[in-house]
Amino acid sequence: MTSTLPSSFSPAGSAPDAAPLPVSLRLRDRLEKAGVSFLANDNIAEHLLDGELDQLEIEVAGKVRELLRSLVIDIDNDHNTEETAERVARMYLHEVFKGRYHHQPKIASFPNVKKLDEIYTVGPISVRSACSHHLVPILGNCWIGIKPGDQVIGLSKFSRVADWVFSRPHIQEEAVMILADEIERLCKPQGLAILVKAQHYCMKWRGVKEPQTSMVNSIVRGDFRHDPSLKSEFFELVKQQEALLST
Ligand SMILES: Nc1nc2c(ncn2[C@@H]2O[C@H](COP(=O)(O)OP(=O)(O)OP(=O)(O)O)[C@@H](O)[C@H]2O)c(=O)[nH]1
Repeated sequence: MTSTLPSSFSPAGSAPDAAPLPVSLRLRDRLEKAGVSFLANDNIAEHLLDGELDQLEIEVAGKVRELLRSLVIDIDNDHNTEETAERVARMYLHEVFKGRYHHQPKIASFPNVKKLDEIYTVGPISVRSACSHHLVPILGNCWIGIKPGDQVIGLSKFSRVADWVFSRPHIQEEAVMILADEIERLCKPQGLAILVKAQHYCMKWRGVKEPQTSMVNSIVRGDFRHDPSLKSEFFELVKQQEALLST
């Protein structure tokens, strides 16, 4: 039997056939409705539903493919760039920007049973990020000083949390603040100091092309902020740790 219905007809109450919205649009809509910030250096992992990260990877790969085509690269015939779009999507979502899309690694804290209140420093911790302006690497080292409070976390966990925080597009000033917030949340120290020295490839590789320039910044909170001798002790300990590197 031949249907007499117009091809665009859809039964009452059902939505006309429409392509599903791209996952990035669904996500953005959800974040906006919840009033959640999704700046380049924000983490949005808890707002991703099951399977959405995989869908996002497919969507991003499609856009990178279009970017390569717009750059007039013959991805259909160039064996070197054939799967570049997929690699770049994987790299952004699961490696270099994983700190936006993945949850913080599990970090256990323990009670400070002996009530230790002497400061200690950890470093250098390698940090790898990308600047928000050009999305090119920021590579450097970080030192963390702690005057413990009621909780302590394992030494290796400072590297894990730093890696997670820095693996987002950033400016260095904000990266250090976000790292400080996370460490304070994890172990509520009486004092916290962080120093970061990094080279920015947007200044090294392009732009002013300064091969040696680095940016150094620090943040001091709690007792490190109120007690100048504690602050000097932190910078002195960092100097000693740096000297160890050249021996
Ligand atoms: N404060 C700060 N600046 C940064 C950081 N990373 C990159 N930048 C700078 O951000 C600036 C962006 O400058 P724009 O003038 O918007 O971009 P541009 O025209 O490409 O600038 P040039 O790099 O001078 O060529 C550059 O000067 C970068 O060196 C960072 O972590 N902190």
